[in-house]
Amino acid sequence: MEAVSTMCLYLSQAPDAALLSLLKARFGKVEAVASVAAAAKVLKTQRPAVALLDLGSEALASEQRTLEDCLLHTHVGWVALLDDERLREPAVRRLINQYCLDYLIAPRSHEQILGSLTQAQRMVEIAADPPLPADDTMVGNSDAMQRLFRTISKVASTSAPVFISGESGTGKELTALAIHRRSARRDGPFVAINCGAIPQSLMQSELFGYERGAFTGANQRRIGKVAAAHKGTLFLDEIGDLPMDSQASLLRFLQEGQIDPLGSAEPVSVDVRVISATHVDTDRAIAANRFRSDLYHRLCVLRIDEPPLRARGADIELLANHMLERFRSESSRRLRGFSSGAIEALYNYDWPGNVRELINRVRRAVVMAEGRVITAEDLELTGWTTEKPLTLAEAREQAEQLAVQRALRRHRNRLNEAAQELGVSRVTLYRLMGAQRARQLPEGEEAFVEPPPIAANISNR
Ligand SMILES: Nc1ncnc2c1ncn2[C@@H]1O[C@H](COP(=O)(O)OP(=O)(O)OP(=O)(O)O)[C@@H](O)[C@H]1O
Repeated sequence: MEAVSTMCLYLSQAPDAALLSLLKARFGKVEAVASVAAAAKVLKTQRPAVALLDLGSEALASEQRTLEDCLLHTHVGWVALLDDERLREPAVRRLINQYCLDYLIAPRSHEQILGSLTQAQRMVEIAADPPLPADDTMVGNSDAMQRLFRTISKVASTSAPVFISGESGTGKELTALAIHRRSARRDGPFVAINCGAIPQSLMQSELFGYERGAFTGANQRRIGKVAAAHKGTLFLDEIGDLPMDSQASLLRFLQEGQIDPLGSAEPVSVDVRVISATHVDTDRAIAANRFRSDLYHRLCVLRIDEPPLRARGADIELLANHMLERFRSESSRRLRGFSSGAIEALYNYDWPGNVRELINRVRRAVVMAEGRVITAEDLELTGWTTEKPLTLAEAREQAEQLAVQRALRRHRNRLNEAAQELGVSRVTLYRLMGAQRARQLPEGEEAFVEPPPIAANISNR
């Protein structure tokens, strides 16, 4: 069974360093390449889940043939980033139409790019064979999470709009789903839409739908997400990215319970509970006139603050173990768990990508681990632990020192007997003892018992 990868390929001749580190936080592993040929090389040996294709430069255009070969890897969720001018080129339009799951017109915010790639990853995951193990359990014993669970139960009993604020990957969508599942609407649909991943020009029809013939190309009537959530819950993720015209329409819907699909003569009544979420600072967005304050007050009747992973104490370890159980079957080894260094790193690291990042790191480590335990190195968190991986020479030396220590203890520091047991000369044993004194002992071992000076030993016999 082939594991579903979470790796991201980033093809750009002018890579954006800040975006690159965000991609790393989100996907765990990123291969950044500057040419189509280099991308083709990566695709020969690796299987990225998603790929960001920066088509901004002329140079890439000359490699169109190879580019198409790359795009033929249809298990990859391709997202193109390009400017208006390049989008006008028929060849580029064809490639995007044929192979990409989404395209973004530059310049775009990092959040929008990540949103689009996340959406592409989801599309790849549902197309993957076999499907991802379904898991929507919310794990958490910390005070912060226990408080969150109590809040979820309380807000589930009402139909008032809920606003969830929290960093990316903290579990806002999972919280929205938990509210829906515990509410009176649980038998109705739960419809989620990521406002940051949909081109602004399509948002209005995506949300509110249109009638047949409403505009050129509208060959069929289309039901929008709001109407699709009738009698259920509508989850509006990244609400801060909602364009102004959609903000006005959404406000009207919240006030009147009616929507106006494009081309429809009559407004349509819809019964939907709205849960919205954002990781941006809404106060700032309102102050900058990017978000309507009247809409915010309508959406934020009940507010939930999703705690970041770094504030959840021992839940970090609990979640890591939960994810290890979830992905254990993707490893060819019988993994026992995490090394003490890995646990230390899990606590020391500050998790900018929160639970999503933890999932990606654990999943990758499960696949990549070469021993029976997952180390900080497997989690790519080597810098976050005091434990450093051993070279073979160091491992040999440690084993040697341990044997010396034990023999000396058994023979109460009598060098002749210890040396005889170890099968070395007294001189060699003394050299080994000297080396040991100069070194730190391996973790968990008792301190070395200082032997008496050699002269005293001799005189004692
Ligand atoms: N407490 C938790 N227990 C188990 N899994 C969790 C928990 N919180 C989040 N997850 C998992 O972490 C991943 C990210 O969660 P989710 O998509 O809900 O985050 P989000 O805050 O909505 O992210 P974004 O802001 O990027 O949309 C999902 O796979 C989700 O199942």
